[in-house]
Formats: sequence, structure tokens, C-alpha cells
Amino acid sequence: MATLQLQLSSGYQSSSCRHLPISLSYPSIRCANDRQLLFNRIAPVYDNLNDMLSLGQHRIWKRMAVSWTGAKLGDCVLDLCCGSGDLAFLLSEKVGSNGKVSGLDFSKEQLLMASSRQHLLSKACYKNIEWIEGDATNLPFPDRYFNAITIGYGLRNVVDKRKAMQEMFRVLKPGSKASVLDFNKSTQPFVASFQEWMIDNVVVPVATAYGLAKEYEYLKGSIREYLTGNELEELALDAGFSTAKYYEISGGLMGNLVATR
Ligand SMILES: C[S@@+](CC[C@H](N)C(=O)[O-])C[C@H]1O[C@@H](n2cnc3c(N)ncnc32)[C@H](O)[C@@H]1O
Repeated sequence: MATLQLQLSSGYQSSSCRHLPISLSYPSIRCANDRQLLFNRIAPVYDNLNDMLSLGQHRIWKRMAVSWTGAKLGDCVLDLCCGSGDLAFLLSEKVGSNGKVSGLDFSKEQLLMASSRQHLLSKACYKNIEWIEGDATNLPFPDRYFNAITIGYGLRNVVDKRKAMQEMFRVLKPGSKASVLDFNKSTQPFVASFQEWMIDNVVVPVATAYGLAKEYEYLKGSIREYLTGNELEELALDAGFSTAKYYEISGGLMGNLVATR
């Protein structure tokens, strides 16, 4: 906890992007809900499982998501639902030491994991990342603050997706992009069946070996209840984005929405 607080209170300052005083406790996250507890529980093994279950492919998908944002040196960017920080670290390399990255999540355990990875990796540019405990549907940032936003495997898990999209719109500068990476809820029956087969026969059995069967059984239902590419485009346009384009990745198993404010 000490590490996280240190990082939060010593936020990086640059001429283009001022550090904001950020409090650790928002009323909306004091009452822990099931999803928050779930992500706290899986935090210790989350990165290993991602590598194992995607055969390392998630690293490529995350690079694609970051490059779709158009983030560049000196930018001030946000990784929403940052978890243990993969996308925040990639963004940090893009924006360099004159830029700033905020990684926000409502799981304290995931943020602690992110913070300890930041210290272990000890790359100079990673000093530009701050970790913030907060709610994606009530962002602690002013309007038009960020040059880019990523959200990887996050929106599917947010209960009020419409509000989260509206918040992304609000905190983005005009002309800037949000890049939303996740499982694709495919409209092709073969792809959807293959995805479910993989979850039942690969993901859940591997997670079971880590004592996390229930946590990963949740995945299948969450994809079924998620939005298709077209629905995500509509959600973004309804929130005010001027353009929204959804790209299917890896044969339609994954997908990435790119929305421009
Ligand atoms: C599957 S993880 C993805 C982590 C990371 N982005 C990645 O791609 O590896 C989803 C994350 O979303 C976070 N999350 C879900 N709902 C949230 C909310 N309303 N506000 C903030 N974080 C949320 C969870 O705590 C979890 O860390």
C-alpha cells in the first residue's frame, strides 16, 4: 500500500499536463461489489494466466490498441480499468518522459500489482505513470483533459457501460481517440461457438488449476452479455463521439473499437 500511495502523491508533472491532487477513496468504490472482489482475487496470477491462455498474443493485441490511439511523445493519456498495467506501460513508452500516463482501476490489488511491476521494471519512462484507485463511471479528471484513452478488457466488466463511455468522451480532448480492446461478441455462430469452446475446455480448466474456476467461468457470460461491434459503435456515437469504427482481430475472437471525439 505504501508504494501505491507514494506513487500517487508524487505524481509526475509536465508542462503539457498538470498533476491533479487525487484522493484514494471515492464513495462509489467503498462498498466493494462482486466484480471488484473478483479482480482483487485474480490479481496475483492475472498476468501469468494472460500469457498462458493467449499464448502471448494479448501482448500484440494490446500494442495494436495503443497504436490505434495515436498517442505521441509528450501526450497526457489514460489507461482505464488498467489492472496490472500492461497498456499503461505501453502508453508510457509512446508518450515518453515528457508525457504522463494515468492508470485507473477500482481493484486495489491490481493497482498494487501494477505499482510493483513499475518498480521492478524500472524503465526511466515508467516514472511518468501514476496509479489511481477510481471508478470508470465517475472519473476524477476535468473535461477535455487527455490526448488518448485505452481500455483493455475493461468495458465488458463495467456494469454501466453507457456511463463509462460518456465519461471517456468527457475527459478526452476534441479530436482525440479512445481505443477499446476486448473479446469480440461475434455475430458469426462458428466464431462464438469456438470462443465458448475455448473458454470451457482451455481457459476454465487452466484457471481451475490455480483455484480460480468460478472467477473464469464468469468470462463466458460476460462476453454473451457484452455488446457487438455495431452496438459498441452506436454506444460511442450516442455518447457524443464524432466517429466510431470497430475492428475485428484474430479471426474475430477479439475486437477493438476506435472512437474519435
Ligand atoms: C480483465 S481486467 C483488464 C486489465 C488490463 N486492462 C488488461 O488488459 O490486462 C479488467 C479490469 O477492469 C477493472 N474494472 C472493472 N470495472 C471497473 C470500474 N467500474 N471502474 C474501474 N475499474 C474497473 C477491474 O478491476 C479489472 O482490473
